[in-house]
Amino acid sequence: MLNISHLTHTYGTGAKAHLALKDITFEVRSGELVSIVGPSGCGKTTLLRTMAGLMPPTGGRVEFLGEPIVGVPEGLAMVFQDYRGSLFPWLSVEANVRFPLKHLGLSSSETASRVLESLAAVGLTGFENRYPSQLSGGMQQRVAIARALAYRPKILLMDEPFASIDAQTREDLEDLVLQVKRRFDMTILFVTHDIDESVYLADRVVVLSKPPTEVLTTIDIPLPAERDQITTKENPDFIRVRGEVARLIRHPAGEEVAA
Ligand SMILES: Nc1ncnc2c1ncn2[C@@H]1O[C@H](COP(=O)(O)OP(=O)(O)OP(=O)(O)O)[C@@H](O)[C@H]1O
Repeated sequence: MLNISHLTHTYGTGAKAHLALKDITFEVRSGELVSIVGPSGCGKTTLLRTMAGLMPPTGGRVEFLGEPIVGVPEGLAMVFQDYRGSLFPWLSVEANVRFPLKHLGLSSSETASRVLESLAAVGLTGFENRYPSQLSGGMQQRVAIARALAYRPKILLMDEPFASIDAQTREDLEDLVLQVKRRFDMTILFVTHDIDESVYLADRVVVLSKPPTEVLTTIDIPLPAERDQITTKENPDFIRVRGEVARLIRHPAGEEVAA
């Protein structure tokens, strides 16, 4: 569904040039949840912006459904870390979720049923007439997820969506992502700097290096599709893989480990 091949990105030119992405190659297959994890400042946001068509890369190829990405492609939705900045504060929850459907040419009954179904999927039935400021941060991020679901994207890109949300709510939202993935048969690319989150959610984890950024490795996650915050995290495979990812990020091959 998404093919990233030898992607590079340099900000600026000449003496001020900064090579943010050196060589990124990976793919996301239909129905998969792929997470991307890497150290702070390794270029995760740069990578997502190029994949979402918000910024052309300076080298390499990004293809969505076999076509090079030029501009924001149809069939792709994004959920950002900053839910406050991504919802319209003057619109109700229902109107926020309905907003991106306007240009799809749906009938009003189809629009209404998509909005209600998406809000139900994120557990916000009954909150249709509230405004974002009347909701907690976790609930606002649920609205942002519902808005993306209502659009029925072929792929959902999530950019550290739970980074500013408290730990307990974050776990609930991680489980919500797994639920909606199953229910809507979604393909998801999930960017995070949280190693546990990357392993818990994913079918595959792409581990990025420090800048200038390359793919260190891609790991197939050997866990059952059904996950649970307690038992999955006690699973020896989870513990082993999270250790492997942590070692790669903190002490890549060739770097000295302090005694
Ligand atoms: N517009 C820009 N101009 C110049 N350099 C930039 C620009 N945007 C990002 N960078 C640099 O590119 C590198 C990657 O930034 P990016 O925000 O993509 O990383 P990140 O992994 O998302 O960071 P974080 O973990 O802090 O969210 C950083 O060194 C950053 O300073």
